[in-house]
Amino acid sequence: MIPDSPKAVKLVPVSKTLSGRIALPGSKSITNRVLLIAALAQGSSRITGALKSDDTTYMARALEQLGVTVSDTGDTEFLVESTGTLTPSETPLFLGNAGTAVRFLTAAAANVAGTTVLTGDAHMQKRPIAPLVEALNAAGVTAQAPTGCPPVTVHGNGGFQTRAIEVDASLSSQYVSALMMAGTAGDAPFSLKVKDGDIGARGYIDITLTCMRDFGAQITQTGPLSWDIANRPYQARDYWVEPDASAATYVWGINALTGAHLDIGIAPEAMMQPDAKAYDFIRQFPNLPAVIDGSQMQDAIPTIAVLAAFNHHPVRFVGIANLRVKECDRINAVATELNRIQPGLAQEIGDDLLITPDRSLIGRTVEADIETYHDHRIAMAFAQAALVINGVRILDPGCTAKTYPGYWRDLQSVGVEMTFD
Ligand SMILES: O=C(O)C1=C[C@@H](OP(=O)(O)O)[C@@H](O)[C@H](O)C1
Ligand SMILES: C=C(OP(=O)(O)O)C(=O)O
Repeated sequence: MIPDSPKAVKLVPVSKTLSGRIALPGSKSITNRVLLIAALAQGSSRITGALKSDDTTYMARALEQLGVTVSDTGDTEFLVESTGTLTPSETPLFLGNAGTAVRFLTAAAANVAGTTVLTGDAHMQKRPIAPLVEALNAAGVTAQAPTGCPPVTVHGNGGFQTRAIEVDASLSSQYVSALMMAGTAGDAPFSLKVKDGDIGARGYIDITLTCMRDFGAQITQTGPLSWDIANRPYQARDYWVEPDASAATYVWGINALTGAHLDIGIAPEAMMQPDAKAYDFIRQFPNLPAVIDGSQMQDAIPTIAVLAAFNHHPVRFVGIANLRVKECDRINAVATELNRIQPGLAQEIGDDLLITPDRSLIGRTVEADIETYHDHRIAMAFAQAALVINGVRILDPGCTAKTYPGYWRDLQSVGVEMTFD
């Protein structure tokens, strides 16, 4: 049994080869895109394989506030019924720390005939949104975020008034995805360009394009990072969401580190999410390359960085500056918590992270309480270390609820023993 709000979890290091099947939750990125696109389509869309977690619940409840019916029709299923038009909400949309929900709905609020206020928890109120607000202003939509972070107020007027804009996506690709998905509304095609060709995780844009096209959108690529989006309504349809690739990285990491044979039932090549690329690195463990560019698989970096602490050679992670503006400053969090296990394991060099491994930690006892900073990925990544070092406790393990509420239960189901405090 897992208590309701455990303070900590301690895993028993593995002494036998773990094996079995882990049915991963659905992709957060795809679930939240498809929830929104289905809400912008007239008719019913049944979403199967969906993620049910804090982030998708915030998205679903917010869409209901905007006049859409989103029913929980199963453990991995939503039924979305919509007129295709979002209506104003009298109360603010509270979106926790769900970056996708906040960014996607901020742009979609431009299509609402009225004012929408979007906010989130204390962490979200420190995550930048100014570039998206500036892009909306450039599109003729009155919107403000006085601190540069949520809360945001958007005065929607049926869509973007100016039909060709640029957006600065250097801090988050989600701004681009958000503008694209909302851009199908209005009475003329919408042209979007990324300023200075600078973007972190380009792969997330590809997921957005795929989901939009799957719901009938017409998009023409006009340059390396520019698109023309036709003004035509989305078509409601049923949709299957593939398993979450970022969640898969923890299982791949546990397999690589402990020699386990955990099967997730899907090959990395079959996934469209950028983090599936992490498999190519994880499978090289304990000979991870000396330099890993994390720019195209950002959410997988905590996983690989913790794994790197047990590699044969040092690993320097580059291209990861954006990790400082995720749920927490992940560069600092990973470094601080690895150094808590053993000083010197990690070093921040500018926005790079250098891991200097010590394989002799495997099988040793080190009493360390890992702070997780309300960040699901820090908790899930450090579970790898807790499976090979005795005495590592992970604080606030319930924070995995953001994207993987069943994480600890799934590990128990394949034989991992653990105690909760
Ligand atoms: O579009 C998406 O679904 C996401 C994009 C990435 O964020 P940024 O675009 O902010 O880097 C990623 O870290 C996040 O978990 C999901
Ligand atoms: C960065 C993440 O989430 P988001 O930006 O969607 O809150 C994540 O899930 O690792």
